[in-house]
Amino acid sequence: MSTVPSGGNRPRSAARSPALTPPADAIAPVRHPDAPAPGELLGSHYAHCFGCGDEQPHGLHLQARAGEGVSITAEFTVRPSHQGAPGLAHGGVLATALDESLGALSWLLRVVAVTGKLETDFVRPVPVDSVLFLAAEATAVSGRKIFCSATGRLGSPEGPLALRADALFVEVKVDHFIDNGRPEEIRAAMADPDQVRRARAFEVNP
Ligand SMILES: CCCCCCCCCCCCCC(=O)SCCNC(=O)CCNC(=O)[C@H](O)C(C)(C)COP(=O)(O)OP(=O)(O)OC[C@H]1O[C@@H](n2cnc3c(N)ncnc32)[C@H](O)[C@@H]1OP(=O)(O)O
Repeated sequence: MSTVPSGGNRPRSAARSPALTPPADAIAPVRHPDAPAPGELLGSHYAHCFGCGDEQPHGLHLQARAGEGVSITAEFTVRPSHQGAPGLAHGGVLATALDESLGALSWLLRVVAVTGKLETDFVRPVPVDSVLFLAAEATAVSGRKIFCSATGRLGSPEGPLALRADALFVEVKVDHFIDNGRPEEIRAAMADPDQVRRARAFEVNP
């Protein structure tokens, strides 16, 4: 007999941290005029990123597409190497897929931002070989703070809800990475003109 796991119908914000509720003076997120068109693949922000990097052999290889407004979609196929329990995806891997999807909203806002807080509900178990349809959107902006939410559905964009997350991203300057990253990777990234152009273009957000 199949059962609906408890929590599946809980109202979205009921148990969230207060820090994930935008302040009263927060504004609606604005899609940057140069943002990729809806349907366009966004590409990777860094080739060695665990979430989206093409050159990361251990990564999730998530490919996000621009949606309408400040939203993206992405598909993630759960592989045997993503298991936690036998035949089921590890929760940390699923949280990473959500985090990466939310991070991809930066392409539409044209800011560089990092995850400050990520709260995830694991609503249903996710079997190996499932295709998770991820959708993320920015919901509010307050100064450097970007409030955003994501869902993961099984098998199709309208499939059963398996995951949902609310997050707070914080806008940073490129110096955040230069000051904190391991020098050898920073040197390599800074020697790559495409990487530097991408990062700087995001930093200057008229
Ligand atoms: C070469 C370059 C390559 C570039 C590639 C692009 C890569 C993109 C990668 C994307 C990969 C995918 C994504 C990833 O995986 S990103 C990787 C995971 N995330 C991180 O590593 C971030 C680590 N944390 C930090 O660096 C700092 O704490 C940050 C930068 C986040 C804030 O420290 P900062 O000193 O700058 O700012 P602030 O402390 O004045 O805070 C500012 C405001 O934010 C509020 N706040 C902050 N945190 C929290 C919290 N936890 N809960 C609630 N609120 C929080 C805070 O109250 C304040 O609010 P207000 O008082 O103003 O109201």
